[in-house]
Amino acid sequence: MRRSCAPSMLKEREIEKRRKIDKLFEKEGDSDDKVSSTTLNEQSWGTSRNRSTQFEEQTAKENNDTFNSKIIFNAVWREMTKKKHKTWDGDGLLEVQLNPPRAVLKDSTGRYMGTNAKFEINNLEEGYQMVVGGKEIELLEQITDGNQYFAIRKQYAENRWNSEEKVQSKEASKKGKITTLFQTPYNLKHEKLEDRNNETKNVQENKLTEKLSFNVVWREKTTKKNKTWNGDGVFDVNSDVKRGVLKDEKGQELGIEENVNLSDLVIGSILLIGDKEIEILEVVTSNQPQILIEEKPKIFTSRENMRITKTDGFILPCPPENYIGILNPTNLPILAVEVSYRLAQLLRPHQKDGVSFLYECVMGFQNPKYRGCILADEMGLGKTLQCLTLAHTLLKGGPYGGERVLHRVLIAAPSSLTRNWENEVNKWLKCERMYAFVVGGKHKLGSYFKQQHVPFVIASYEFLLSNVAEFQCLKFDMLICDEGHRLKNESTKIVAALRELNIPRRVIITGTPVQNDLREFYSLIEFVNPGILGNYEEFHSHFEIPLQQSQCPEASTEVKNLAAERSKELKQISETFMLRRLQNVNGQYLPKKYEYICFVQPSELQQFLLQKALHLYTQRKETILKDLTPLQIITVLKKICNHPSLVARTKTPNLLTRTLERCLPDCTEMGPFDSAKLELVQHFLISSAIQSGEKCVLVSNHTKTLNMLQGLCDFLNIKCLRLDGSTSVGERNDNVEKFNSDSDDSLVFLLSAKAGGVGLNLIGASRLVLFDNDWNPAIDAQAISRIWRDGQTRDVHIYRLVTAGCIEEKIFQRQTAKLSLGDCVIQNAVENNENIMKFTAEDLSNLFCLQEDYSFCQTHENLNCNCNGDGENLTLETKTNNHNINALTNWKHYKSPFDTNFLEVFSFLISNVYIYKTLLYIFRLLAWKMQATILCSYLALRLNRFIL
Ligand SMILES: Nc1ncnc2c1ncn2[C@@H]1O[C@H](COP(=O)(O)OP(=O)(O)OP(=O)(O)O)[C@@H](O)[C@H]1O
Repeated sequence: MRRSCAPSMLKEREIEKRRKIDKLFEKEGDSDDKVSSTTLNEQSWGTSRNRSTQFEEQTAKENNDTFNSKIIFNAVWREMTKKKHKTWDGDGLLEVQLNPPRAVLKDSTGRYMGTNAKFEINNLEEGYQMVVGGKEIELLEQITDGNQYFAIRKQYAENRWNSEEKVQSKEASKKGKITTLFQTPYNLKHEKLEDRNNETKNVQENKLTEKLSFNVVWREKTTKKNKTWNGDGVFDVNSDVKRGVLKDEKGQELGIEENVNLSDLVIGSILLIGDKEIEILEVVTSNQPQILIEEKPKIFTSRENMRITKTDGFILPCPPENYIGILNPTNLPILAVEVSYRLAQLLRPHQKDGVSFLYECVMGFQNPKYRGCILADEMGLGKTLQCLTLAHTLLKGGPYGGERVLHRVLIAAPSSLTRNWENEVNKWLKCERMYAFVVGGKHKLGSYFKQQHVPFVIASYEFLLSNVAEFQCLKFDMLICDEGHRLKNESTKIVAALRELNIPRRVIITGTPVQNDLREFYSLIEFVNPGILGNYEEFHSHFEIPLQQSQCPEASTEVKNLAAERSKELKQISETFMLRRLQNVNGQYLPKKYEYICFVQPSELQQFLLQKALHLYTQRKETILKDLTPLQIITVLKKICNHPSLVARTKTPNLLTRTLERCLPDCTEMGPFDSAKLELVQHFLISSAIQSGEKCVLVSNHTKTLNMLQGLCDFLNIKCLRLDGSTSVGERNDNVEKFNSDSDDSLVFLLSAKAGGVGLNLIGASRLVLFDNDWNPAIDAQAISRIWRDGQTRDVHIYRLVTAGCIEEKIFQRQTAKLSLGDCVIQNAVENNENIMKFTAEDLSNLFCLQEDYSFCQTHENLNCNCNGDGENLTLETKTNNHNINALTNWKHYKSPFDTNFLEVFSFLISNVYIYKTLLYIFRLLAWKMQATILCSYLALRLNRFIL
């Protein structure tokens, strides 16, 4: 719509118009009619009327074009707010008209949201924030400027669609060429003009298909002011006959247009198709995948057979020939599926392999009956990016006739990680105009229905469980379950709820697929590929029993051979749907990581209490403590190791704790020195946080221990942040963001291993102390990985504290030395005391045996290592048969008194005096590049033993 102009502007335009007329006449050499613009009068104006009319039309057209030229930006918007932590409410488009300046904001459904006519055109660039129609907006990338816009339209109209080209196209197709399909205006946004010119040239050389599909939103034709869209759809256009068919999401025909104006087929155009209005969102058959125009579908038998395009993106494996009949029953042309160039540039080699593997699994290339897989890479290898790349590629297209494989993807994650997923989607896919909708809190699933073309829905497991019926109303094509070991128990409600959604492709992401036993592993497999291993009884008798039996030291050769055979078989099956790479793959991309295991001698008070507790336990049968369970004594011993005062701070004291409490000094007389580990941490905080200003993470499995550590920080005047089970999701994310920012002065992050171990990124710190350890090594391993991640710029130091000569050292040995009883045993013990018998009698007596001397390191003794404890001359006289404990021989062993050089070189900034007194041994990982933490190698071995 044209706006009225001010009189002075009109005058200027008139003069300009006349100047142009003069110029035109000059050009034509018609000197008779040459009229000076300054001497124009009615008569002369009259004499040149015809030509003037002709030129007026041209000028008017030009003006009109200029007038209509638009710059279009992708944008995000929110209601105006004074909140400190602002989030965006939605996506939109800002259409900027240049003359007169006018910016129109539309939401992602195309609904008008507001106008602003007062802005400085020069300011409009990516990242610029402004207010339009009462909404705050931020400009994202520019989609096209006026010239590009028209160039593209022209390109569409002239280069793409003329019949001459179609003839060429057919000829090209006969030759079996791979054509590079044109790119949509959106895709063009990052390209230089010259690239586009080349592209145009290519298009003229190569040719096109006759049918194009566009993703659209549609609504009934309406005159309402505030229009909304009724749904998603597809608009198929046959360019030969200019016939377009509009279909809804289910493929039902909604309308037909017999005379489609091909130059109107531009993203953002609103067209009338029958009685429906549509807006074109994107071209389905865009630059990827490339269409192979062949009379018969061509089947690629190897990657080499596929021509690499000029983008040099990375091409995913082709469908296997032997399954092609099942996978592509309608015999559609087979297309090369290419990961977008931008993502391909970002992916690391192991990630490209991962994406290819995931693709083969979810496409049924491994086995057409199954579409699920487990990505079991260790922590920090970029599982998220691999899954998002897979989803992005399949949301854009697929191998059979270019049809999209996915339309909507559900991501289930622990509540603490939903925001993280949203951030990752934005980080990697925002440039591709793909966004995520996080359900939960104020964001109900109902509001998603208005944004149905947002392809990712992210929900926490808890939310999914309580709203499963609502999720059933939506059709998802792929499910990604982050930290998928949550699904390790088949009978849980969440597994049932997710199954009810009937999502055909399922991907589990977990760094720890085998946590405790093979049954859990079976459950994960059964979830992603139901039936692939038969029912549990079959699995149990065929795999689990022989493998378990072979663990027994007295197992016969026959039993061991059978187990080896079954293990191989299980490995072969699982290789088709599970991929696991170890952390060392990341070594080349990250700074160095030093790991230390610090064995400390318990304080006198700790020694006294440990002895007392064990004595009471061993004598229990003759005393009132006869009902004392192993679990109760384990809990108490662990508390003593953390700090004796924790024994007293219990809500439900039992006879044992009451008895021990009586032996404690008054709480005002106790201090950090009563716990060897706490005293070590105190020295550590003084030297690293206070003196060097380095941020560090303190991890514990117990809330009360975290309270105690927080008390220590307060005492030392060190500002800290905290994340445990009681921290709300919003607070978690805020605390993490705060801690990682340079501007925040918190030096310590207190982290509960169980509540916050997974997925968190705490790269603000370069040191991490694991204050206590868990039976389940996976939990410790998760926590350790929080600071050695992408984005970390400094060398990382990780300290594991182990109280020597008592239960902590036993737990540690158990983690490293043999298949532990793990969480489930402890858990079962709570539910059913008889299950504690899963500990062998020897296990139990070893666990609770009294220690006479706490001044030496049992673990080092067990290694039979005769090193001098100076980190050199590591020799093992007799290597134990236990391969897990042999993992410790990759570490250097240092014995107190420590060489000052060692302490300086390895940044162990603790005063020597203290170290001589309490710190018995330090094990340091020999080669940082190996990154083979005890825990990781332990897990790998567990996996190896069973399945790898
Ligand atoms: N190719 C890459 N280039 C740059 N950064 C990357 C790359 N791949 C992953 N990252 C970043 O590395 C970090 C870790 O990735 P991610 O969280 O996906 O790892 P993960 O394997 O899921 O680990 P965890 O199991 O601990 O969550 C993220 O911040 C991610 O953005």
